[in-house]
Amino acid sequence: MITIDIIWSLFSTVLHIGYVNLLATAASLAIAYRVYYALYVSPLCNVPGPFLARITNKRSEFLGAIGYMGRFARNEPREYGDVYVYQPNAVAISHPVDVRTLASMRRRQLGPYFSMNYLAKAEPKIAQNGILSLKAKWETQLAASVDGRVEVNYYKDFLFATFDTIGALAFGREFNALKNNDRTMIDWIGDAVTYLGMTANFPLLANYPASLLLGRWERSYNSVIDYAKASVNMRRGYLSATSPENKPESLLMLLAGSETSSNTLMWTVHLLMLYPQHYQRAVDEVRTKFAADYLIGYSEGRLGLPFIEACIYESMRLMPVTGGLWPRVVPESGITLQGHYLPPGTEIYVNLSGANLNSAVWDRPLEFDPTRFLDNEEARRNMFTFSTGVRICPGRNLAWIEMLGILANVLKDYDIAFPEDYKLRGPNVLDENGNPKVLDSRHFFVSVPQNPERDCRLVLTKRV
Ligand code: HEM
Repeated sequence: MITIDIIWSLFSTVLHIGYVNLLATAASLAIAYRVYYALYVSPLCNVPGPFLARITNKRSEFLGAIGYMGRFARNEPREYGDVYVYQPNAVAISHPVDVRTLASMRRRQLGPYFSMNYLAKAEPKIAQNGILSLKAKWETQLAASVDGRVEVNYYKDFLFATFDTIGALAFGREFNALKNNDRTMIDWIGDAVTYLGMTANFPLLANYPASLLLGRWERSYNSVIDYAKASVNMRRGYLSATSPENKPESLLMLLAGSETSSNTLMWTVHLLMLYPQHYQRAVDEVRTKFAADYLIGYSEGRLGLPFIEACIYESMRLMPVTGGLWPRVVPESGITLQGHYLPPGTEIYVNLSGANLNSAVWDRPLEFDPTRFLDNEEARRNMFTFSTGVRICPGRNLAWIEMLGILANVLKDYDIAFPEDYKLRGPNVLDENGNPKVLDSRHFFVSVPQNPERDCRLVLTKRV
């Protein structure tokens, strides 16, 4: 009886003050509690950071969804320091020492299959699908050109080449993306990643009938998986020990193995165009050491071309394709970083971009200066684009073989320049720090220029 009375009195109160008012009051109380908790109770309340990030993780999700994660990753450490609140129960970190401390907390999984010994066997295949295929395409275009000049899109061609390479290595299949300018598979993968992202964030979307909303993305996802399975059945490739039957693994391999290396190459070439003195030095280095049309192999490049190697390091530091935020969780013991105690279970986001630009480590961090990597082991250790420790990218050796092979041979055999009508960027178009302004980028899985079709054009002529 008493229970019925209580329920009835609650019901009358609701009727009296009205549902809308009640909901508004409840929402205000919830928000007030969140704000109070974030500012005075949360174990992160003394860690600096943006106010909104303390209250809701929607802020970071929104930045991720609109491709602004990389931009914020670059700027926020300067505003909030090396440890700052990224979500209500998460911090982002960017001090090199902390990045390393955290990296030692996970075991490497795929490392052995990407060792240099293992990859040495695959080098001819890498060259065939990478630099040789690229040259074959450009030579055909040059042969058809009346003035010996062609305009190429280096973003697209590098992407096609690295994509073909990973197709041949991991799937034993010829994608022929470069030869045929064929984006089909690349688009499937883009869609599949969207599909995985959407269903991970909104699990209901994976079930019928909500799944109908994801029609195209789901179809692409299934196409990639079917293709991967068929490839595995046909033949196990050099890297097949990564068990591509596992669906996310095959996608991860394609994605992690192509756009990362190709966009790093793209940013390196872009930076060389913005800094002509470094471009000239790289060209002189390779042309004095190797004859035209000689195919420079990886070990020859690594031994003989320290400046070109340094250009890639420096571009990875300044424009890291993986410059977003990488999640970790504080273990049982808790951890103290930069004087902030972070209790067990706190999420930590490693800000690789912030670490690469950290002024405690780098002089003039926003300037492209490859010389800082010459004979400098410490500088290499402080470049975090491949991550570090046990979490370091297992595919980095493959990436190096591809990137050095393509860049060195291209600089040796072709003269490259921005087209004459290209006024968007150049050595004299400066940013607010007085450095040549790089193309604006957006960051989803890796950082990509905002309009690569339009802005990544180069005029190419055969070296004289
Ligand atoms: C310039 C090129 C590349 C960059 C900058 C890069 C960077 C990274 C980074 C930062 C991670 C995350 C590490 C972490 O969790 O801390 C990663 C993971 C990974 N990378 Fe790369 N990567 C590149 C090329 C490649 C290539 C060519 C492959 C070969 C297929 C590859 C395969 C992978 C795989 C499989 C993982 C996930 C490893 C795991 O599950 O822990 N990456 N990479």
